[in-house]
Amino acid sequence: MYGSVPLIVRLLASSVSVANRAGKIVRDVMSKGELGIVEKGKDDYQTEADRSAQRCIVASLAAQYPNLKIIGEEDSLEDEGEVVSDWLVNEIDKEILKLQCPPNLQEVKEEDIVVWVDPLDGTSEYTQGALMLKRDPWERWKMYLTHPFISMKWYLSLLQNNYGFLEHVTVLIGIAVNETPVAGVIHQPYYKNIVEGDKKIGRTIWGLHGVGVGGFTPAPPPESIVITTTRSHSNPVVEEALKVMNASKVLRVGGAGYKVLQLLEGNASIYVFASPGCKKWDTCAPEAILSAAGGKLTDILGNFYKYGANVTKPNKTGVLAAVNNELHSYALERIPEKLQETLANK
Ligand SMILES: Nc1ncnc2c1ncn2[C@@H]1O[C@H](COP(=O)(O)O)[C@@H](O)[C@H]1OP(=O)(O)O
Ligand SMILES: [Mg+2]
Ligand SMILES: [Mg+2]
Ligand SMILES: [Mg+2]
Repeated sequence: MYGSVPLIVRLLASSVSVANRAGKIVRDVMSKGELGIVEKGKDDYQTEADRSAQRCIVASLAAQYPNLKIIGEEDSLEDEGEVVSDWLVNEIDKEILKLQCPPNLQEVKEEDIVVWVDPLDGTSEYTQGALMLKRDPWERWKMYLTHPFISMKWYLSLLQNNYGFLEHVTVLIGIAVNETPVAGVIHQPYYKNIVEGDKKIGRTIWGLHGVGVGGFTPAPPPESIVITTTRSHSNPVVEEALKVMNASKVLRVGGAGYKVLQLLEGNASIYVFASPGCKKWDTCAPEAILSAAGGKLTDILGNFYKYGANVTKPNKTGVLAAVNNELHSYALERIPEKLQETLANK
C-alpha cells in the first residue's frame, strides 16, 4: 500500500507503531503483577515483559518485512510461546511516512538491513519499579524477599525515590544499514505527558540519518560537564573512568536508551560506561538517534561499533557518547590509555 515510500522510511514508521504496542505490553505485565523473573547470568535478568515485548516486535516486523535480519536480546526463546494475534501490529505511523528519505538511503533493500531489538532496556529498573508499585508495605516486603538481587541499601534508596525508576525503562529498535545504525526508535512506556490538557503515558523518540530526530524537544548540553552512567552495573574501572572527567555532577540512571535521552534532552553532556555489559541491541537505536541529532557514540577507545549480522553481540570495550564531537573529544582525551588497554585486552 505504501510501496512508493522508500523501505527505510516504511520500516522506521512500522517500528514506531510496533514499539508503542510493545510498550503497552510492558505496562500490562506490570499491572498484572506476575513478572516471571528469570536469571540469565550475573546481574542479568529477564521478565515476562522482556519475552512478550520481544515476540510482539519480532513477529510484527518479520510478517511485514520477511527478508530482514532481526536480532533480539531474548532470541533464545524464538520458537517457544505463542504470539497472541493482538500483538501482531500492522499499523504504520503516518507522520513518519511523510518524511523525505535522504538520497543515499533511497535504494536500501531488506537484505542490506539488520534490525537490533532490545524489547525492554532497563530490566533492573523495571523489576525494582514493580516492587515499589506495591503500596501495601507487607506485600512490598514479601516481594522484596523474592528479589535476590536487590540489597537492603537499594531497597531503602528506592523507597526514597518516589517509585521514579520506571521512567528509565525503554523499548529499543535500531536499524543498521551496511553495519551502520541509520535509524532508530526509543519508546518510553512510563513517560508521563500532558498533551492538549489530557494526561498521556508513554512517548516515542525517533531518528533518521539525513533527516533528524522527533518525538521530544532537543536541548543544548548543560553549561558544566554532567556525566550520565550506570546505576546498576558499576565496578572500580567504571568509577575510574568517571573520576577523570572533571564533572560537576554524575547522573546514575538505568538503561542505554534512557542515558542517551539524557544527552538529547540537555540533562547530561557525556555518557561514560567503561565496562563490557552493553550489547549491540542496547546501543544500535540510541546511536542512530544520537548521530541523527549530530552526536557521537563509540567505544571507550573512540572506535565505532559495527552492527552487521555476524558481529559479536557484546560491546566489549564499553560506551562513550556525547551530543556533539567537541564533548566526545573532551571525554576521549581524558580516558587513561591504561584503562583503554584493560578493556581491550579483557
Ligand atoms: N552486566 C550486564 N549484564 C547484562 N546486561 C547489562 C549489563 N550491563 C549493562 N547491561 C545492559 O545494558 C543496559 C545499560 O546498562 P546500565 O543500565 O547498567 O547502564 C542495561 O539496562 C542492560 O540492558 P537490559 O536491561 O536490556 O538487559
Ligand atoms: Mg537484559
Ligand atoms: Mg538493554
Ligand atoms: Mg533488554
